This record gives sequence, C-alpha cells and structure tokens, in this order.
Amino acid sequence: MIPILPVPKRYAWGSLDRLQTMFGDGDTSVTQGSGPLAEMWFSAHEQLPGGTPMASDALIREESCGQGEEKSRSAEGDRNIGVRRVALPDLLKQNPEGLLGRVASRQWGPMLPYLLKVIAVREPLSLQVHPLDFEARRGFHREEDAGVPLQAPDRSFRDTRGKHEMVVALEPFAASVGFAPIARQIRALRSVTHPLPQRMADILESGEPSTPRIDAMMPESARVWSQTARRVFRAFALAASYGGDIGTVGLLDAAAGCVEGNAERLMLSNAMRAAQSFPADASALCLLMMNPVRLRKGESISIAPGTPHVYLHGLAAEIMTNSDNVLRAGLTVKYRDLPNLLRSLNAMPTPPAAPYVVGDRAFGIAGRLGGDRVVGGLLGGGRVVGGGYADEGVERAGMALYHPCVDEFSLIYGHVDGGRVAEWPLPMLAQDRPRIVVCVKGAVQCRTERPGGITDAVLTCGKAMFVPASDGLLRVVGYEKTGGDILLASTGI
Ligand SMILES: O=P(O)(O)OC[C@H]1O[C@](O)(CO)[C@@H](O)[C@@H]1O
Repeated sequence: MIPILPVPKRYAWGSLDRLQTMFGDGDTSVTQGSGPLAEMWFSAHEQLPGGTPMASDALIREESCGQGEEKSRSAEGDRNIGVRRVALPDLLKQNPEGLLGRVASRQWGPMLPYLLKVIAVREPLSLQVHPLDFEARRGFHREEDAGVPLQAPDRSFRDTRGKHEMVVALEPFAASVGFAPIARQIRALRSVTHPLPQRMADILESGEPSTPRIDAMMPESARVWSQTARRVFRAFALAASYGGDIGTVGLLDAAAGCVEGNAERLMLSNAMRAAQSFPADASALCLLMMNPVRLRKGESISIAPGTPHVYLHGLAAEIMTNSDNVLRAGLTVKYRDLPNLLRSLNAMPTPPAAPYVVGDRAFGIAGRLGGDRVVGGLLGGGRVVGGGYADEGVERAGMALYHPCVDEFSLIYGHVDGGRVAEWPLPMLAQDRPRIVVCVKGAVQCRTERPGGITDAVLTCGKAMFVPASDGLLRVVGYEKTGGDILLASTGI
C-alpha cells in the first residue's frame, strides 16, 4: 500500500468548508490556501506542461533517498527512513504489471484507467457535455495542430480519451441530467413568459427549422436523427447561443407559481438555481429541457458521453475514465466551446441512468434479482426509483458496489463498523487490480497480505492509499468504536 495525496482544485463553484474539513486533518499542505475548494483528485492523469498538477503524489518510504528527493526524515530504530514524493504516473511506468495488474496493464498500458474525485458543489457547475473517445482524439489533435498550448484556458481537449462518469452522493446532491420527455420540456418552457422560451417551445412542438445559423451547427450525423432529436437540438442550441440578458431570474420567479407537475416544478427550481448564479446567462433556460435529479446519500447516476448535465449542489464522489475533457456551453467563467459541445451532444430525451448496483442489505427500492445482485433502475420525474441505498442510509446498509457499463472503473462505497471487517459486495473487485481507497468519514484500518508479509495502515478521514494489484486482497476493518466510511475505486474488469 502506498499513501497518496490528492490534488486540490480550486474553482469558484466549490465549497468553503466541506473538503477543507474532510481533508484538512494532519497534512494541511493538501487544503491550505484560501477560497473555495471544489474537487480533490486521486489521479494518475498525465501532468500538463507548465506544472499544472493533475496527478496525485505517491509517498514512497525508502531507507535512503536520492539528493533533492528527500522531503522528510525520521529515525526508525537504527534505520533512517525517508519519504520520497513521486508523481503517480511515473511510479506506474516503473512497474505496470505489478502495480496495475496483468489485465489492466495489457488493456490500457502503463496508465491508471480511472480518475477518482470528491467534489463539493456550492454553486452550479457549467452546462456541459463530455466527448466520446473518437471525438476526444479528433479534438485533441485538431487543437495540437492549431498550436493551442495544453494548459491554455481556451483549450477544450486536454487528452485523447472520452469521458464516461459516475456520481455517488455522499450527501444530498442536486443536478440536471439529459433531456426530459419532450412534453415535459414544453410545459416547463411555456410557463415562462418571454419570446425566447416560447420560441423554444414552438420549435419543440412544430419541428420548424430554427435559423440557418443553428442548423449549420448540427453535426453530420444529424441527417439520420429522429425528428425529436432535431427539435431538441434546435431548441437547446437557440438558448445556449443566445448571448443576451433576458432577466431570467425574474421570469423564472414569475413562472414558479403557475407551473403544474412535480417534475416541471423541479425543472424550474433547478433553472432558478443556475440563473441566480449566472443572472445574465440565458443558457439557464436549457435546464427547463433537462431531467431534474435529486440523489440521497448512497444513490448514484451514470453520465455517458454526450449527456448534457449541470451539477447544482451537494457533496459526491465522482469516478470517471481517465480524462479531463469537458465541453462547456454556459453557466461558467471558464472557456465555452459550443460548436464542439453540439458536435458531441446526445439530443434524444433519455431518463437518467443509474449504474448497476450490487450490495448486501443495501437496497429497499429496486428489489433483488437473485443472489446478492440488484439492478439499479432508472430515474424518473426527478426521483430515484431504483438503485442506491434505501432510506435508512449508508450507516445501516453496509457496502455497495456501483458498476456502470464500462470496464475502466467501479466504485465501492459504504460504512465499516468499529472492529468489523468490510464485507465486499463482490470480493474479486478488491484484489488483483489497481485500487485507491479513501476514508471519507471516521477511521478505518487497511490490511493487505502477500507472500512478503502483512501490511497494515490506519486511514483517518481524508487519507488515501494506492493499493497495487500485487498487494492481493485488501481488507478494511472499522477503526475504534465508530469505524468509518470508505470509497474503494477499482477497475471494472
Ligand atoms: O467546468 P466546470 O464547471 O468547472 O466543471 C468541471 C467539472 O465538471 C465535471 O466534468 C463533472 O461532470 C467534473 O469531472 C469536472 O472536473
């Protein structure tokens, strides 16, 4: 087991206290600095030139450290033990098979195929879409050829990989994800008295072409799209490219009293939350086209490339393919790249999908499908109707495994009581793979056993370990009376 330090990301939408409290214990170098803290990355994403940190540092204990590498020294018996900080991607390149395992290193090369984050959302994130693999490769090379530096703020593609992502709520979490059924979009838009939302509703109802400017932004593949997808694309692109200030907060406020239906009310409330943070940005109206999502602790949602989404509020774990490619349409101070976003957009109304969830005693909603296997259902009308933990919450639920339909990652989240050994929902996912374990509450003790001997480590809240594939099975025991909550990231195969 190798201790790793997260990379803190400070964006304006981050929290002023959640991550500071969770990760601030002990090593304050991780959380020091003022202002909001948005994300903590446990990552082996390649470093950007110019020193922008993307990858976690691994802390390697060594009896003698090379010059300039030694950060701290302590006497252990007669030995002089040093701690050397090595960027995780460099460490993985030294011994891919031992650290990542045979299967992962053959499939993805000397690279950790997933990126784990803990995110604290105080203000809405951007209205965004992630690209597919081929779109990321094409976009990356286009920007390289155009000479846009990798770390430039107006760069969209920072690597060549598509981004598939999954969110597991650690506290209540609010978002808008994917396009809602078209009738619901029309009802929400019609409630707002202004020519722009009315025009969007007209487009959705009649399918008439919006303007040549908007139709010119349709990707080539739109030729084979359904009428519904074309209508949705046009209405979305109209609001996202509008540019002017229409006084969205006042309009949404006036609409709040007249809209009918729970889902529509939630759509309006999500749009209002976005508009309050970005009052002059008409793209907040796009949230009137999107499914409102409310996750409770332990509930989860899977975001496939192409899915438009806005995270609005809450604390969550996020795990994704090893990519930082985000295409933004609005609600942000960061670079917007509407043409590329529209090229990647999935314009078909689709209910947000929960990943497969497997767990022991973890579910009261979806029901069992034989053995300990439970299939997460779909979200509808802003309520989770399948998957995730039952009402009583994670404390009583034990561990659950969240597994979307990709091979690169899976996540276990749950609580281990003091003195109890964690019961993994699927034990094989806790061995022979590259794993990252993070304690997000209380304290736990991790143990690995391999021919060389037993290794033990206590993780208090905010501390993390990279557990190499060669370390064999990982056991986690709740520490002291209260035990702790952990995230255990692993590959899916
Ligand atoms: O562009 P923003 O609003 O800062 O959001 C970026 C963040 O959004 C996400 O893509 C969420 O989907 C994160 O993984 C990412 O770090």
